[in-house]
Amino acid sequence: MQNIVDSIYQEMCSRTDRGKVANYIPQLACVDPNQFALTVVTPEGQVYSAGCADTLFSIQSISKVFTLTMALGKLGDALWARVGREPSGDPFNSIVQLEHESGIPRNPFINAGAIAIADAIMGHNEPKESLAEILHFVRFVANDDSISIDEKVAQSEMMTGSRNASLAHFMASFERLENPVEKVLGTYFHHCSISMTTEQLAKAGLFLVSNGTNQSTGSRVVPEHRARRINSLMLMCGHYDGSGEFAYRVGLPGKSGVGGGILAIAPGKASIAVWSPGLDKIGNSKLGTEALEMLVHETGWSIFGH
Ligand SMILES: NC(=O)CC[C@H](N)C(=O)O
Repeated sequence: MQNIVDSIYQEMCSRTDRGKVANYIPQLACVDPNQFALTVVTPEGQVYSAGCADTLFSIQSISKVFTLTMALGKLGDALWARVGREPSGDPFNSIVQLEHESGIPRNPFINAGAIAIADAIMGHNEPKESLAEILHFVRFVANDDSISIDEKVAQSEMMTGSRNASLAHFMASFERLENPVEKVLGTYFHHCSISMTTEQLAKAGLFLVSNGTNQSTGSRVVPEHRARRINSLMLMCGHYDGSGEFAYRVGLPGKSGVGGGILAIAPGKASIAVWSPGLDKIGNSKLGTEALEMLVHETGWSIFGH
């Protein structure tokens, strides 16, 4: 496995078209696009890494996997009255569907859906309490208490977050949010601003590899049926309007973020985190996708076979 990971890293180093870093969040625009990291972790916790696998990056929308998991734990199936579970076929920050669907977002991974999930997690708590809870959960699944939020990124998002504010206000106009818009956005921006390394992120995905249990620590995170469903949502919706393309090329449940990270789950085989800040036109990591494409080609890990 280490040879495969190393050869993917070598290949990615030689690629010149690396996509473009997200610039609508100023703090992300300063990230050096020439960085690349790949980590594969087996269910037992064996780690294979190449590149800058201990460099922290902004996990952005990948955090939505963790908030969805928490919201399902809190609300169970009642969550589905607040958010759908169909692919959107629209950009991650699109507002058009929201009007047709009366303020109920298509799925938990587009921005509107994740904002609704943040509201659901909050109950009637303050953002600070909710964020402490989210961070606690992420640290638990990653088995790493050093994980934290990059306050600079959060402030940067807050200052340029007009689109997300529009989405939240639009949902509020349909009375879909229980908490004040500003508080929900505060929670949302901050959980998107969690920083992790590919090693931490890959470990955090382990519970989705082994039917809800992190085998390396022995802790059950979610029941088996829930892990299966989170994986299906990742496959169908995890890359926004690029989800079909990702399923075609990689064939694994995956979740991308505009920080350039992707978490991919090969059920029963491995949790994989890849990071390269340059994005394709849709906003998914360009080299990250190419690296995963290479990995499934080498390993046959696509859920659809070789
Ligand atoms: N696709 C993403 O990673 C988007 C998340 C980002 N925080 C935003 O709201 O725009």
